Amino acid sequence: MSDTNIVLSAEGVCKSYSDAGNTVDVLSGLEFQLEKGEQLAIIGSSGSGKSTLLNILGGLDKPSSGQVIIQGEDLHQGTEKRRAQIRNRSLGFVYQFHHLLPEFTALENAAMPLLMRNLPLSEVKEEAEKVLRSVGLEKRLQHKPAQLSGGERQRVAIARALIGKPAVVLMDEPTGNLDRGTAAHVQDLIDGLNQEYDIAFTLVTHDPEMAKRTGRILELKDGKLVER
Ligand SMILES: Nc1ncnc2c1ncn2[C@@H]1O[C@H](COP(=O)(O)OP(=O)(O)OP(=O)(O)O)[C@@H](O)[C@H]1O
Repeated sequence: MSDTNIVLSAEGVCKSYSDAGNTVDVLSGLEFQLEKGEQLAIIGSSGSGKSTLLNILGGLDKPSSGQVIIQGEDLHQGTEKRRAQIRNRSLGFVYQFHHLLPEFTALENAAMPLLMRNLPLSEVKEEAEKVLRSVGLEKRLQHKPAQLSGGERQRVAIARALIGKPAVVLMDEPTGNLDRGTAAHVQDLIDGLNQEYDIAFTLVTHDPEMAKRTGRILELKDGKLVER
């Protein structure tokens, strides 16, 4: 596989926290590469650093040293504005508690990444309707988050993560607060969209069933990732 297929790479990523003279090394020179369209699960015991890693990969937190390269660009170099552009263009996010904006409709929430790109409104609306249809929410476009079920909210969050066709979607326990049936439905959806758009998915999960469905499982252990 040539380097042009690598959409994300972590190179010697370290993260330490210092507090009252104590230093905790959470990530210690972590390395991995993610290819176009790859599905990867990151597992690890509580406190092993999964959320810390996901935040660093998404540009929400900085490594103490090392680099995260996304589509050839160093995520943590340059200005905040540049980082925001890389995040908007190349990354999508789905968190366990979805972080939808309560005062906006499903359509507006899903449209947010495209609205930030200042595209024509008619085009944004059309795309948002299309992506919400693909997650089975065509009848909920004008509903606000409080009027949606937990599974529906999670699907709006997935629609929002996918609308800009990012190279990589980062997911933190994407089905963590859903029942088995809805979780399986969301997982089918991720598989379908992964195949349709060739988007790479990195998900952090405690759910062994979900981890097994991805092509590759890495375990975070002693600050490094180990192939499983
Ligand atoms: N801001 C911080 N200051 C100090 N230590 C921190 C900070 N954030 C995280 N840590 C420590 O880093 C370690 C990794 O935390 P992290 O939340 O990444 O783990 P996790 O694998 O996601 O855990 P869980 O599965 O329980 O959610 C923990 O030991 C935690 O105490």
